Amino acid sequence: MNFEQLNQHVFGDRLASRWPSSMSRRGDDMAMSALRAQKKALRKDFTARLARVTEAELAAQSQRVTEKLFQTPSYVQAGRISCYTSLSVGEIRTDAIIRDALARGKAVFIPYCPPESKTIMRMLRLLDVHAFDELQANRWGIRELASDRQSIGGEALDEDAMLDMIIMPGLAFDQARNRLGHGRGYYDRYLDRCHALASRTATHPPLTVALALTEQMSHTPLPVDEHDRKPDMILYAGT
Ligand SMILES: Nc1nc2c(c(=O)[nH]1)N(C=O)[C@@H](CNc1ccc(C(=O)N[C@@H](CCC(=O)O)C(=O)O)cc1)CN2
Ligand SMILES: Nc1ncnc2c1ncn2[C@@H]1O[C@H](COP(=O)(O)OP(=O)(O)OP(=O)(O)O)[C@@H](O)[C@H]1O
Repeated sequence: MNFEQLNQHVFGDRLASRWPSSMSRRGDDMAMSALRAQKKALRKDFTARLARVTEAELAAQSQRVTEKLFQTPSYVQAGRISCYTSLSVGEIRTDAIIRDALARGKAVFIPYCPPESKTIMRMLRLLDVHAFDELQANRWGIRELASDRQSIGGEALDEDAMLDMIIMPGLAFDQARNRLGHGRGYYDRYLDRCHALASRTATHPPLTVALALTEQMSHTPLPVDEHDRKPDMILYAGT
């Protein structure tokens, strides 16, 4: 509920309409900064919690979640998938997934965040397993295609081609499938592009599958803003 709706709720239509709009805008701004502060505190908590997950635990959960994905019919059927390249801590490992998808002949795309932008993420095609083995860690330690390879395999949404599935990371998730990321809105913006393309070309947007460690599942509801898109499915070791 925003400030205007709250006024409406508490004071009814006539009184609410007397509040100057600058006042309700200020209320919205205050709600936004409270939400941002809340997200920031949660990111700190989850980052600390995830740093304590042992290597053995991470490997075991990654294997369990990977098996679950392999048993998911929409994964088996997907011809074009995007998958994140996992960090060494705090995320379900995706190496086995990427290798499997390439071996099955799927078109595989991985995220590329150009350093000149703080908001744009592209999905670049990983042509084969050799390209995967040669990936270099970027400024955040995330494996990406080097810039000289960028044009080789093309981009996922080039020529209006849609993705069938997006396998996405996150920092925390809740029971209502809300997702808290690292705070750049990369995936929310990318999904906006997919949805715009889907409506323009009368196709379906990709199925979004988030992979989570049990330590990433929040017992309390996460804060959400109007841009946040829920993944269609969350796979974690507990389910
Ligand atoms: N493995 C993996 N790949 C991914 C993501 C992810 O979450 N995991 N992303 C999901 O979106 C994108 C990268 N997202 C990022 C979001 C925020 C910052 C960031 O705020 N960096 C800080 C410094 C590092 C830090 O705070 O830890 C900065 O640049 O100021 C970096 C990457 C694309 N690839
Ligand atoms: N689709 C969008 N269009 C415009 N701004 C957006 C969009 N999605 C997110 N933002 C803005 O980007 C900032 C970061 O968003 P948010 O905190 O939701 O990131 P996140 O989903 O946690 O991170 P990430 O997707 O990078 O893992 C916020 O200021 C948010 O308002």
